[in-house]
Amino acid sequence: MSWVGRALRGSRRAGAARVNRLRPQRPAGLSPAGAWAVVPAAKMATVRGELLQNFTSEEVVHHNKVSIIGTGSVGMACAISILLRGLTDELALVDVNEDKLKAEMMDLQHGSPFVKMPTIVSSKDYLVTANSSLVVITAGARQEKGETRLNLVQRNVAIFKLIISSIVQYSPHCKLIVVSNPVDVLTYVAWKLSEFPQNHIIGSGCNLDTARFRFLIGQKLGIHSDSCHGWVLGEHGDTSVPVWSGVNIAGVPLKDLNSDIGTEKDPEQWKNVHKDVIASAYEIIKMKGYTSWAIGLSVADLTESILKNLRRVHPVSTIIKGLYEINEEVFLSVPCVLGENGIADLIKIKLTPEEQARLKKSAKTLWEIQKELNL
Ligand SMILES: NC(=O)C1=CN([C@@H]2O[C@H](COP(=O)(O)OP(=O)(O)OC[C@H]3O[C@@H](n4cnc5c(N)ncnc54)[C@H](O)[C@@H]3O)[C@@H](O)[C@H]2O)C=CC1
Ligand SMILES: CC(=O)C(=O)O
Repeated sequence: MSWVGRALRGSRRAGAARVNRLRPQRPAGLSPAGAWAVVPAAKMATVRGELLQNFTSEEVVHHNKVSIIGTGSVGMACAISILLRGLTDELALVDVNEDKLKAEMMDLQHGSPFVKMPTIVSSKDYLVTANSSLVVITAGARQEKGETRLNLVQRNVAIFKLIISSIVQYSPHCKLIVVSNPVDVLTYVAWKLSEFPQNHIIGSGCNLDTARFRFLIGQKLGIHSDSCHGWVLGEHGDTSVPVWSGVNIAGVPLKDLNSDIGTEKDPEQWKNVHKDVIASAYEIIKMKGYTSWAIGLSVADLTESILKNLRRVHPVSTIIKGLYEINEEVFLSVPCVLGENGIADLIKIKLTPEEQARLKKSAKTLWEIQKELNL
């Protein structure tokens, strides 16, 4: 075991598992087991001992700890986005691939002089995630070229069966953001397996689809995406629903300017914007093998709303049974108010009959898959 493997104080047996921590260089004379102060100061002067007069014996308490499960392309894009926004005072990383995990942790740590880097720890042992405020799950298989998200369900449900109980064991009060695909089905799986209250379970859902929608509308109008208001709801993926009735710029509904917007009859064919939203992931995966940056940035945005209790509204996946005439126990994206308790409220958005029918179709598609799952 490396010298960095000091146990998390007060919560585990020393040496029970490898935990990588951001720590200063081991002073000469320190025991290889990694325990501090085993060499009496009087016997051997150290630079640390000469420099620092100890002033407190209080334990460090982390209030905004974030853990990321899965340190692949998406997990690391989430990590760097969260770090650059300074949202967490401890970041814990978990993956089954120990070399990759340690390398990613070290690589982030070495950026410390350039960012106000918090403590970064990593281990394949979930103890490292103990007392997280928020856990982001990005572990699992990703789509191959041309493969749908729903194709991943069996592989990723099997992985969720391995990881959810460990997350719950060490952070029974955390909020969970599920990112792994198919995200809406896996958010349901995480809810069932964790038995967490429904407000603590958040699927990243259509937060990314909505960002793509706003970006593409902005491109067509020559206006920054931040000023293009519009929502994509329902399933993250192929049956997502663009709410054209609500798209507006500065309160001006585009539907007032083009009553056929989003329909087949529209001479400008705005519906292609939504087609491009659906095609985006397939196109990027075809070219670079995976998508990562936009989802990482979007997860950091959700993280900020939760950790800072901002009560901003995001299109994320939540249990939707009882709304919009949906009777199945499925998770779909609707506008949700996010704060320190996770999902605090849902916005009752007024859909057209056609939009509502499409949302119901999303629900049906997901239920067909979910009802076959053996959880
Ligand atoms: N919801 C969304 O908007 C998006 C979701 N995704 C999904 O995110 C997931 C991850 O994608 P990538 O990072 O590109 O994949 P990746 O293959 O780069 O990384 C996945 C990581 O999960 C780890 N892993 C596998 N089993 C594990 C276990 N039992 N415990 C801990 N870690 C485990 C792997 O070792 C690997 O490091 C995929 O399911 C992908 O479809 C990707 C982009 C957007
Ligand atoms: C992969 C995926 O779900 C996305 O980029 O939308």
